[in-house]
Amino acid sequence: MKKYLITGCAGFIGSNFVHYMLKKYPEILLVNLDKLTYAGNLENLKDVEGDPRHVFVQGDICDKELVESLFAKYDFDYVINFAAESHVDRSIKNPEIFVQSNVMGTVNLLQRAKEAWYDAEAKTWKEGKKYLQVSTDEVYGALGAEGFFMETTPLCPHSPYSSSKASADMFVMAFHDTYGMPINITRCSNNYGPYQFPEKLIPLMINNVKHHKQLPVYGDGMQIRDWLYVEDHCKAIDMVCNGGKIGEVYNVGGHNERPNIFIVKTIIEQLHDRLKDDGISEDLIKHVADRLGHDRRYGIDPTKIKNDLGWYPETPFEKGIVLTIDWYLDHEEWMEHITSGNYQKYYEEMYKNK
Ligand SMILES: Cc1cn([C@H]2C[C@H](O)[C@@H](COP(=O)(O)OP(=O)(O)O[C@H]3O[C@H](C)C(=O)[C@H](O)[C@H]3O)O2)c(=O)[nH]c1=O
Repeated sequence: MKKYLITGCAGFIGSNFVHYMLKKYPEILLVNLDKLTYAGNLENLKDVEGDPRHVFVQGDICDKELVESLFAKYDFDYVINFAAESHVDRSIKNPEIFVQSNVMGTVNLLQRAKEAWYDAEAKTWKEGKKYLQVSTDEVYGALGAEGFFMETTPLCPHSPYSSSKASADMFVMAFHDTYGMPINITRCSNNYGPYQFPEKLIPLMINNVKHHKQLPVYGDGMQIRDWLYVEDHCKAIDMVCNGGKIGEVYNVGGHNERPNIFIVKTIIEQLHDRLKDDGISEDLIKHVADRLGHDRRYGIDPTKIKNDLGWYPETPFEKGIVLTIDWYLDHEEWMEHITSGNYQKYYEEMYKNK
């Protein structure tokens, strides 16, 4: 039975990964280390409560003793690091926490994995081990109208968030180059789907539309993101973990580029029709001040992961967005719970001068 240390899996992508893996593998152990920050939510894991294949540990990836004790207890085969501060707007306001969690946290995991997996006398790594870093296409910077990010594209991050992720990627690669650590890095495009915290574009807009609240579109709304359904991303991570060539980076994209304003209008149209509510219209859109240093376009060429591992994004956007809207309509309580308390304060703070 394979044993995984997975971090940050009370969050959006991580919790989807837990569901995906438990469905796919009858025999597996997932030890889920999560600090339960604002974006982590045990309700995301309610469905798997009581499943002996999933062990939840509340804690920080920066905590040396805690991570050491988990390696001693479980003798992991794999580490998959999902844990990260992930919201670009928050990083613009408060960069330090991004360095702490994303850079220092990654280095702590790498160090603890190395201590557990590396025999310094024999200068060999234990068989079958791997560290997988879940990263982002934002480390490559921004594209103009043409071209795609390839795995060979030089890193050129712009935001404090993407700088912290690029830095973490470089540490992962440094552990491979310096010590021969078995690693992979995956770099994904914008994920969407169930359990996403409503600070991100799609769940934020769904929630605002439902409540007839203004829809804050940054700048002209013509920035382009490449949307990837989260379950497709989870499948890619599993494939890279179990079949990716050691030391390689794999880009994981939806091959599905859309301008932000298209996404917002799609959500308005869908919810208008579904809820038969004439209060839902494009009048809700409000163009607000642009994000500082806003990257204009991201786009990924997923050829390498397709050729090497046979992965491709199976869910077309037209299907994924319907599944996603259905999920949020069916999980009103989840949304109400998550948007109560501190969320209101965050929202007012973040959007007050826009
Ligand atoms: C919240 C919000 C966003 N936007 C725009 C800003 C972006 O151009 C686009 C998506 O924004 P969001 O913050 O949802 O995601 P990105 O900044 O593209 O980054 C996301 O995708 C990458 C891959 C990660 O690695 C990040 O962790 C993840 O947060 O919508 C608006 O126009 N209005 C809004 O209220």
